[in-house]
Amino acid sequence: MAISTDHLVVRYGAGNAAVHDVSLEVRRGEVVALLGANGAGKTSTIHALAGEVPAAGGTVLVSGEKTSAPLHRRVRQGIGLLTEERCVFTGLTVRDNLRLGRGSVSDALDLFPELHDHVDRPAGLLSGGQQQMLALGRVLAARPSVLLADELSLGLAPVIVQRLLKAVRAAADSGVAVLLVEQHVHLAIEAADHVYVLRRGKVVHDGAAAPLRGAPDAIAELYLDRAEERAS
Ligand SMILES: Nc1ncnc2c1ncn2[C@@H]1O[C@H](COP(=O)(O)OP(=O)(O)OP(=O)(O)O)[C@@H](O)[C@H]1O
Repeated sequence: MAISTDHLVVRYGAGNAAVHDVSLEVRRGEVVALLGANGAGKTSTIHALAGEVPAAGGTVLVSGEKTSAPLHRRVRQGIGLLTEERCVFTGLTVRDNLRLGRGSVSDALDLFPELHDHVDRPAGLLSGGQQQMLALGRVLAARPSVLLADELSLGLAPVIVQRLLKAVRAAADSGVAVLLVEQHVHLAIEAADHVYVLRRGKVVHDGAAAPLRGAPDAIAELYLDRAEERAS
């Protein structure tokens, strides 16, 4: 097991818990999609896995060891985090952005040859898709054992999303454990081995991705809140 949670609880301030009871696991070589409606607790779960927010209950385990280490220590343990905010320094060139990573510039360019012609341009002049390739290439070039990717595809065209997910799939095939939060549900299910669906901070579905491929009704069903249905 590369990374897992056991009855995870995440709470912001004194309010209700954003995550109530999430137990999930991601193995090396596996892409796991974490799905759910807005506000279901996906980002909070990723942040707890990365050490950006503390677990208010339950545990986070990295390589089977319970951890409460902060993000910078987890990065040294091999966790790569791609947050919702596209993490590029717009005033720096593509090359300098890559130099700031923990991996080599050439490895990142091998992963995304599309960036070759732009290495000396400021990253701020790249398209949204190229910026996300830069961010993902920088994280993957560091050869993490775990990749946590939150909304990789935010605002991007499906063809770019497919390109990014292909790179994520290839990383998993080379042994990385990948947890993917994704609004492009069908594309995520195509790329994933396993799917968790959260609703109101709880896991409401935990199963293989294959039976959900090409099954829009089954996916819609997972998103339906039966309690809300009964109330209406
Ligand atoms: N920093 C914060 N402070 C207070 N509440 C927060 C904070 N971040 C998230 N929340 C709340 O926690 C709950 C879960 O939010 P979270 O962002 O984890 O969900 P999500 O499934 O990632 O949603 P989205 O798809 O909209 O990003 C929501 O009710 C949200 O308002």
